[in-house]
Amino acid sequence: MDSHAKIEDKMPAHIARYSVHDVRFPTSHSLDGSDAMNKAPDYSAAYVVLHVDGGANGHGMTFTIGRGNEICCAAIAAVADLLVGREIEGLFADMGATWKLITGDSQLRWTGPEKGVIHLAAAAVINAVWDMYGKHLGQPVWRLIAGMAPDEMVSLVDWRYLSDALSPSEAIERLQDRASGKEARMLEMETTGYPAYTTSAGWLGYSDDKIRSLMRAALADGWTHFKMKVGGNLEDDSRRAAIIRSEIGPDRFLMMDANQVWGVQEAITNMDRLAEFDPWWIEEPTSPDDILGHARIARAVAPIKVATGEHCHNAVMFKQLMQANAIDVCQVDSCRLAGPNEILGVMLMADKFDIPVCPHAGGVGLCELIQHMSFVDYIAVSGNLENRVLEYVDHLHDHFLDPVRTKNGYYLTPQKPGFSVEMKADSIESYTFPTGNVWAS
Ligand SMILES: C[C@H](O)[C@@H](O)[C@@H](O)[C@H](O)C(=O)O
Ligand SMILES: [Mg+2]
Repeated sequence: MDSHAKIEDKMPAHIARYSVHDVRFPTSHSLDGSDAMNKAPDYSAAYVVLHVDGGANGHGMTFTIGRGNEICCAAIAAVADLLVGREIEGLFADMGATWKLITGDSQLRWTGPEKGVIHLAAAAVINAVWDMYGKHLGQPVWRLIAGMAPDEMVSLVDWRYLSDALSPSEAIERLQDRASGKEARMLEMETTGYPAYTTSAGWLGYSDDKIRSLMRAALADGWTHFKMKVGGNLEDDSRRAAIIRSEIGPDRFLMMDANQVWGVQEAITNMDRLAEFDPWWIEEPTSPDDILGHARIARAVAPIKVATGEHCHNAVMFKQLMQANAIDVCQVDSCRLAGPNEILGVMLMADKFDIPVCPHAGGVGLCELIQHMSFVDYIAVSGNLENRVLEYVDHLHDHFLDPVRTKNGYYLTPQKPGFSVEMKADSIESYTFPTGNVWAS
């Protein structure tokens, strides 16, 4: 051991370097994940490892659907650079300040702010810091956050643009009101789990026969809520909806997802037609940025609910969607918003506005990450399961060291330390684009 190594040994645990990986899965071959807007996605992770000297590494990612993943990787490198040399205890001591450090660099901020590729990159890095924190404490992230005192939890959120809708002191009071049943709710989650719905059977690129057989398999597995894709040809949408409704019967829940393909009036007209299949919600009926458009659609299609969020790029957008009565269902995404801190801000606002949070998941790694936040929502924030279901998609879980587990249509609590996002080393290697053996051959 040389003298340099001796000095390094005595340094407090710190982030020594990072590595970024462009990992892509060729899901377009089977049209898994296909919808009216995203016709042939290759589910991809822009994946980062924060390498810690003297502690556990942190793994994180953001999600894309293929081309452009390399742009996220470049942005992740720019953001992760801000952390090199930082002592991990310092980062953990004030995770609210750490969030601001990662999202608030005065030069990088210009490329957002808080939106687009730079915010996806911030999500990847913040998810990695939370993974590192969970592993450092030996706890799964959901338990770590749900176990926080109200003021600590509220201090995670950047309130600058949110406090006109919900002030931090009111948020603390609301969490204090919920504190009494926390233990019981934690126990309930560990025994029963969190209710879920499946999208696996309803992708747009699947044949009618494939949809029918997947629906039957999902029914046999105990699922009660099903999402299908719409937004293609209206006749095709109606035919597929009729098949699905006849398979699941009148009492189970059917959700529809148009993935932004309609204009505002078109959404209203088309949902008038699809209403005969009794959808519970219509998701992304139009542009994710059109707050007033969503409000108009929501008024016109009620009692069908309007859901959105997988492309809602920050908490400020969610605030306005809520203030404008534009959404009935809030679909936060753990790779679109910048990690648990920002999601928590949205969950706290949703609780105040009495809007159920039914997160977006699926893709690759999204279920692994977001499940933690749904457990937090029920245990500590909303204390409510009414009208709440967390998305589940049955693809690519076996690439993770701590994959999600579901039973009878419920997510079971992860028990391993961290954020469940660590991918198997050989999966990273094989699926790295374009050099991994899956892509090179
Ligand atoms: C391209 C993706 O698979 C989307 O279709 C998917 O995220 C979808 O919108 C969903 O709600 O699961
Ligand atoms: Mg969707």
